[in-house]
Amino acid sequence: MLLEVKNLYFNYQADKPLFQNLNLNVDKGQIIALAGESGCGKSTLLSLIYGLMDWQSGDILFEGEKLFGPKGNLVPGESQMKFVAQNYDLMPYGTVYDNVGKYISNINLKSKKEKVEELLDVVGLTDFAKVLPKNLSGGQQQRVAIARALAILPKMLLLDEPFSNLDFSRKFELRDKLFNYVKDNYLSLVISTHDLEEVLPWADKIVVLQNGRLIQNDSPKETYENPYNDYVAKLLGEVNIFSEDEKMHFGLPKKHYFPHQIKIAENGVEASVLESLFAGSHYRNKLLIDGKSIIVYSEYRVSGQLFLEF
Ligand SMILES: Nc1ncnc2c1ncn2[C@@H]1O[C@H](COP(=O)(O)OP(=O)(O)OP(=O)(O)O)[C@@H](O)[C@H]1O
Repeated sequence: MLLEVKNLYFNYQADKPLFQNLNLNVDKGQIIALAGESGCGKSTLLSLIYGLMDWQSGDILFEGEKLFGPKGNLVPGESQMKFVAQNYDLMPYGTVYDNVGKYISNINLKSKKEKVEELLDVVGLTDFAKVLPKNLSGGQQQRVAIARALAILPKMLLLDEPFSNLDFSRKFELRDKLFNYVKDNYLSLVISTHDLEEVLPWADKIVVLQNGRLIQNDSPKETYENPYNDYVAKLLGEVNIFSEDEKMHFGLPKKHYFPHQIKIAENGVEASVLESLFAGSHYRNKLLIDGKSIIVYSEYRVSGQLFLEF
């Protein structure tokens, strides 16, 4: 086990506990997606693991050794970990090249140059090597901070919403390169996100926080097939939620159905089409079944009355 968080208690204010008895394990080489809506405690947990704040009680162990947070470290942060927080903390007077190479030794300048160039390629900033951070967009600064964190391979990488400032095409490219780099180098990664679709294909485990409570810790497939509650289901994308009464009324075995999980069929539950909109890879249909509005995806535009199979 690389990291163990055991019985962790933490609060910012005495009367408002955030983490109460939180437990989490991360294996070597594992990618953990830390998910939850804004304010659930993702950034706080990453800061505690990295050692930027003291916690009230419980233990955080790294390779079996207890960590002590700021009260045990002269230099902030754990040396074997790298944390890319949401403030990127770049050197303002250094170029992108200088920032990425900050922690790489100058003894062998040729290998330093090769390393920085490799990392700039990973984050898609090869053409920006000579630019100062102030002349970069938020998303570009975020990518410089990620490249810098990878410069000296940490054992564990902590990324706080690393794709939050990236546009769609950049996000896809960076995701691919970043996760492959992490896997190839057998790093452990804890990556926070409020959008699980972003990381689902690469994550080994999905850890969901709700108001500081860890409510689900399963593989992506298990989480998708059996979300613990409505909150988890909604983190996974657009979803139809049925109450217990509705489940019984329609004879459904489960509560949560993602739009592609409901099929248009020869017979089944009768539905009328309210709208059918082109959505790129599919049509997004709003349908009415016995007074309940649901979303179903289909390959073709639909209209009128049809049947659904759940
Ligand atoms: N310095 C602070 N002092 C007091 N309360 C704080 C502080 N920082 C965060 N909080 C509170 O702690 C809770 C968790 O915040 P945190 O930033 O960890 O959430 P998050 O899940 O990372 O949210 P986001 O996705 O918006 O960054 C929130 O209720 C927040 O208001």
